[in-house]
Amino acid sequence: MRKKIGILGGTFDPPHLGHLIIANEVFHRLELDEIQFMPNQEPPHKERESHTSNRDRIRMLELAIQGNPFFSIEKIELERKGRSFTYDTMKMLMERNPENEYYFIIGADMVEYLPNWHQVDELMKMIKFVGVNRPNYELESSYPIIPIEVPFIEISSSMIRKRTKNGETINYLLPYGVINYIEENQLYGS
Ligand SMILES: Nc1ncnc2c1ncn2[C@@H]1O[C@H](COP(=O)(O)OP(=O)(O)OP(=O)(O)O)[C@@H](O)[C@H]1O
Ligand SMILES: O=C(O)c1ccc[n+]([C@@H]2O[C@H](COP(=O)([O-])O)[C@@H](O)[C@H]2O)c1
Repeated sequence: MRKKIGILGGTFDPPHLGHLIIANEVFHRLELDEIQFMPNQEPPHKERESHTSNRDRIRMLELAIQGNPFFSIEKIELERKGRSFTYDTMKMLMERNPENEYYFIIGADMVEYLPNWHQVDELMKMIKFVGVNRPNYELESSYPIIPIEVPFIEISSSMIRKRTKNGETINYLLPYGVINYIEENQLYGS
């Protein structure tokens, strides 16, 4: 059966409420069958500031999505070394699951960056892109993205890493299970 799958690719270092809110909004607005959170091995466009292990990022994602039967984790990018180009990943995923229709969800910062994506024109022919608004970025593109308005959420993983390092509160910015995990495992200098 043909399924409509939303993919939220990211570094998730750590996952936060911004990720969960945009995934949930797009899931309902586009009437998708499921959302797969897809952690990258190495982001194509930025140097990782933090060297949180894949195991920790996966565990935090598991805790973040716990209880939502429509959310799961796709680990395909962790199987390959090097930079995780979405074009390579989606080619592999579509070969494995040719019956699925994929909607790749990105925040407005990534929408602005789209012209620099590897093989972006080919990628546009393979899958649909869904862009969601994010404070300080424009949700406009010459590429045919599906724009979805979500509540503006001024939370980022870098903000959470910085606050944790400085001993500031991160309460209510991410699920409690993830906050506890960060504290118990002393991530981000906590
Ligand atoms: N608050 C937010 N609002 C809208 N989109 C978001 C938000 N946070 C993350 N995203 C989107 O989720 C995807 C994965 O983001 P990522 O895991 O890199 O988190 P991040 O908060 O942007 O991280 P960092 O601060 O380390 O750059 C990207 O497409 C990003 O644009
Ligand atoms: O393939 C590319 O060229 C490319 C360039 C920038 C970002 N991406 C993907 O977009 C998703 C969000 O990126 P990030 O770094 O904000 O987590 C993630 O899955 C990245 O691998 C992909």
